[in-house]
Amino acid sequence: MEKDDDGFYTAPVGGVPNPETTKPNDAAAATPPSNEATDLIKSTFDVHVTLAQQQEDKSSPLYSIKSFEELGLHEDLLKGIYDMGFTKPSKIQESALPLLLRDPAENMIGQSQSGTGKTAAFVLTMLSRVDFAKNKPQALCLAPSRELARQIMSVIAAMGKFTSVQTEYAIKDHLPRSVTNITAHVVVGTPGTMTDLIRRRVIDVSDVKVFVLDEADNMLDKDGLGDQTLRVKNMLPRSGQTQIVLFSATFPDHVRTFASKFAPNANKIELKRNELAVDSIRQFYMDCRSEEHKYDVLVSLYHLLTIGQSIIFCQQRRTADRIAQRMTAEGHKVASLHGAKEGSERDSIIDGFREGREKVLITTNVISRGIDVLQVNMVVNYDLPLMNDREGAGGNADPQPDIETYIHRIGRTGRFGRKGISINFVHDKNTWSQMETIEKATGKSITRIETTDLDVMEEQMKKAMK
Ligand SMILES: Nc1ncnc2c1ncn2[C@@H]1O[C@H](COP(=O)(O)OP(=O)(O)OP(=O)(O)O)[C@@H](O)[C@H]1O
Repeated sequence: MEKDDDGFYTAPVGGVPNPETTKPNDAAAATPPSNEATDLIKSTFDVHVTLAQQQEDKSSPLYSIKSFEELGLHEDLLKGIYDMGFTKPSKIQESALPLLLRDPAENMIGQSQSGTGKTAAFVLTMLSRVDFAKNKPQALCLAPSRELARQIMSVIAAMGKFTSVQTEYAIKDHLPRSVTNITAHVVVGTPGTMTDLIRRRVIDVSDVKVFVLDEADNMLDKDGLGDQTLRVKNMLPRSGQTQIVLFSATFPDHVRTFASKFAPNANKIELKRNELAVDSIRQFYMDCRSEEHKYDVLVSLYHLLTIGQSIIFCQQRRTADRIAQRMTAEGHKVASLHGAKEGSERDSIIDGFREGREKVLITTNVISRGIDVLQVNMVVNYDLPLMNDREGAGGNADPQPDIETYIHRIGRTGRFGRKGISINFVHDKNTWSQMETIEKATGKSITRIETTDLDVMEEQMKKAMK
């Protein structure tokens, strides 16, 4: 696989389409693909929609669409959607798109479970609002990691394949300092680099019509990227011309209030707390005797981890590196990815995983959110996620579990209605009680898997994976 000069990457086997094979093609038709197998979503949850303004016709039911045609999108965008294999909108797309595409534009705070198609909803919004004849940035999108920014870009490339959209990254070490003016219509990046480019006037924001935050609760959290994101927003035109679009699978209470200020008068689509985790992800735990035993259990799982693809989450970067080194030395093939690695190395590791060259990825919270690799059928929480410890700073004697991060981590499997399993390693009183807290908070039971008898363990796992 190669990364081209535009910074796009190819993803032949992942959930993300391959921009290299998505060249403009006038022969494509704006009709739905016949393959209904792509329509895997069976939504069992309800979304709760709160409109910022009353509908003009008070008696009309909340407007929601059942097909992409009903949105009145430009034919080139419809072609892009169908070319991606989407036959009909998912539940969040059904409810959010008619609101997102209204004129004049209205803000949106949208919540829907992991893997249910939020990206397409905001990408379509950005592409619908851009005037392709104007060579200036008109849509900005921020994500918490370079991996997610690159993934979003590949969705823009695929969905905008039949348009003349120009895109650019605002991610670290991507643009040479000599670039003084970005003329691309859509800029996707992480908040630090976006701030820098706007400050240096490399990005002229005077025509920005849409500002999207993916993983918005994390982007707005003051313990996360909140300050940096606010800095970007404060540099946007004051005229109120910019539509603000916030999406995430989670919006904890402490962020909700700020989100409502950040996106005033927004239409809101919300989930209840016990609806946050997807039903198609079955959750398990494994009893480990000690920290060291966790490693042995992981190694005994190896061949099950490689039946499909799996992601192992650790609390600290050094744990991820140490496990990867040990397993590699013992002849297993694994990759490790975390924020201390160079950007280009991170890109090639995640690309290798998307391509299926690497089956097991050992990582930290850096890719706990948003990453969409459909083949991932197992997630292991080698360490449970803890509050105030988003990428392994450590140091809290009685740490509480980070429920939101847990939900995002397990959501790397079970994408768009597919089956997936998650396994938590517990090894002492603290981790036990953390897991109980998670179980209560998510309202989903977590089932024990045997670890003393390896044959029984394997049998249980295989059954769970069916
Ligand atoms: N209407 C659709 N029909 C078929 N597949 C779809 C549709 N919408 C989205 N998908 C696919 O579903 C998968 C998950 O979508 P996406 O990554 O947007 O989820 P998400 O809601 O943003 O998840 P997360 O909360 O984890 O970021 C992707 O592989 C995407 O291509």
